[in-house]
Amino acid sequence: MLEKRPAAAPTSFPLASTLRIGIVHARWNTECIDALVKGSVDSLLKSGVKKENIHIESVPGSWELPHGTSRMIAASQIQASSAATDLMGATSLLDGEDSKPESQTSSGPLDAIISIGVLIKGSTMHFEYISEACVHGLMRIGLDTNVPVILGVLTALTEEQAKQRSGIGANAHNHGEDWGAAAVEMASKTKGWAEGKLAK
Ligand SMILES: Nc1c(NC[C@H](O)[C@H](O)[C@H](O)CO)[nH]c(=O)[nH]c1=O
Ligand SMILES: CC(=O)[C@@H](O)COP(=O)(O)O
Repeated sequence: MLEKRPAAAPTSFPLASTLRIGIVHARWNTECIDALVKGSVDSLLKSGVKKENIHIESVPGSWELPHGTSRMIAASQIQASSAATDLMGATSLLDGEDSKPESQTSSGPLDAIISIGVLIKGSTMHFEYISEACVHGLMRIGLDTNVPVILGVLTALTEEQAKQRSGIGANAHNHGEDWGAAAVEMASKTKGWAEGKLAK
């Protein structure tokens, strides 16, 4: 039987310690959501991302994930530009550490974002419409912003399917682990591609 997860990336990513990663998650089916967020965070930390560079926000449901994803990316870019302004406004090298503008702490654009939701089929077509709109919206945001958006949305036909993919129960696998690794890989590669670098 084929593994339902990606093969490990062929290389390591030394830039991981400099990466800023966002996580935006829905608040439906929170037993699975909590496990998936933890799996993603643990994977990011294991890959070398610093805890202070992982920014987690929530939205009501998966329908709101595209909006939350888009606005978190925009907010991080606003933060980065105001940090640059603060830096230019710095008066002299003689300023003490305490004069460092607040925005010079860990601020900067997000290098990737993981959008996490758990949709479970009910008795109407609601599931189909939200699933379709959510995944297409997230794809568009990634392509429009050039910030890698990792698809962390489970579209399960049963609660058991959702739990199995959240690492809950016997022989279950937490897909959040894969999403964290994908975020580090795509963030690192996107940084290199943005500088015109290609693998030899
Ligand atoms: N049924 C599920 C939902 N439904 C809520 C919507 O996502 C949305 O928040 C609401 O319609 C208000 O706009 N959301 C999930 O994430 N998972 C579900 O199973
Ligand atoms: C994904 C959903 O919106 C679904 O869980 C709602 O259930 P129902 O279709 O029975 O209203």
